[in-house]
Amino acid sequence: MLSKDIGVDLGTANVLVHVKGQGVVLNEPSVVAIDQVTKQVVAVGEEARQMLGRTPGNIVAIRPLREGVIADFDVTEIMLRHFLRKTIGKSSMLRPRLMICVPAGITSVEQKAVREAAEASGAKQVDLIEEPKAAAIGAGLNIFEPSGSMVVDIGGGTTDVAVLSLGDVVTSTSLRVAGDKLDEAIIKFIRREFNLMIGERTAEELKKELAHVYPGSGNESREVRGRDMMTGLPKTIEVHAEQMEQALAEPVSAIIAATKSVLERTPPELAADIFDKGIVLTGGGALVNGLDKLMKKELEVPVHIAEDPMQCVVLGTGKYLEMRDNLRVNKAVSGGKSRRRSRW
Ligand SMILES: Nc1ncnc2c1ncn2[C@@H]1O[C@H](COP(=O)(O)OP(=O)(O)OP(=O)(O)O)[C@@H](O)[C@H]1O
Repeated sequence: MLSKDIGVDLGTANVLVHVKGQGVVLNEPSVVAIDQVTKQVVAVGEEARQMLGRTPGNIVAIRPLREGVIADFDVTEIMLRHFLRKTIGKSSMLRPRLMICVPAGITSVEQKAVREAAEASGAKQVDLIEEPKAAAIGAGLNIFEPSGSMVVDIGGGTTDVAVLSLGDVVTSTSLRVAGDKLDEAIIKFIRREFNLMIGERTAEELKKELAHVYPGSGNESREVRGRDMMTGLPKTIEVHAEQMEQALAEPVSAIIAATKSVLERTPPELAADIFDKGIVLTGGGALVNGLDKLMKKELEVPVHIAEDPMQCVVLGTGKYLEMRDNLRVNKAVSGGKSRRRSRW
């Protein structure tokens, strides 16, 4: 029977699907719009994201994964099935093998349910992979050699920091401070400083287009529209890049402190490897202007942004399926038995 390998990044902010031989075939926001009266799904993905904060009373646009955990399991399941059907249904492939990267904080019950949802969508075999492992492989790091590699994956809900060697995680931490918390920090700052309420999408735009977190680097400004909290009326203000630096200082420090704590817990030989190779940043948060430079200054270790950081996880899931097959073949040929067991 014809079968294909599919890698899925079930992310807090975005879902990406990679098909072997075809590349990334789907990249959509993790959002679902539901009619609360009929309980029908109105839209999934980009179409639903457009509705965030703009829905009439009976329709709610939900982000079912939040802060690295599944906040609404039923809706996550609907979303996963929708994206898989879209991928599997469109191609001529039958019964694919799936490797799914799930948020670090999901429980074993949720892991089982993700597997079941994927199997119900027509998968022949479903495996799960830890986020930092997938991110590191997708960033092109050779995590299987006896040498330390360090990855900091800054997604929407979580930042996963890990040191890997010989194919496994040696030291790691996962914190619920990532892209969403940066957006929240901007919302709070604008409310406090300007008495202005802005939405999540406006905050995200400011983070991507205006913010610069390396001290003294941004000199641009931008007009921002929102609702005046005193009058309740629409109002426009001007925001400067240095104010964004101030707004983001706390969550950015938390990410750097977490990275430092993992480095401090890393065995010296591996720490020396990391000092030579540098830390690799992946995930959308790696694109925050000046973050790499700031981390390098604070940690005194080279820091590189992966090529295409937002696709690292999904590319890693795809590659891992292939690598695992090769490892199995090699083990079968050498007659060796693995002593390692994956956490998943
Ligand atoms: N140019 C940019 N500058 C700053 N942040 C960005 C940029 N582009 C994307 N982001 C942020 O990256 C985050 C999404 O990253 P990504 O798609 O890697 O997360 P995810 O894999 O869905 O989340 P998680 O790993 O938590 O499950 C969002 O918060 C988004 O605002």
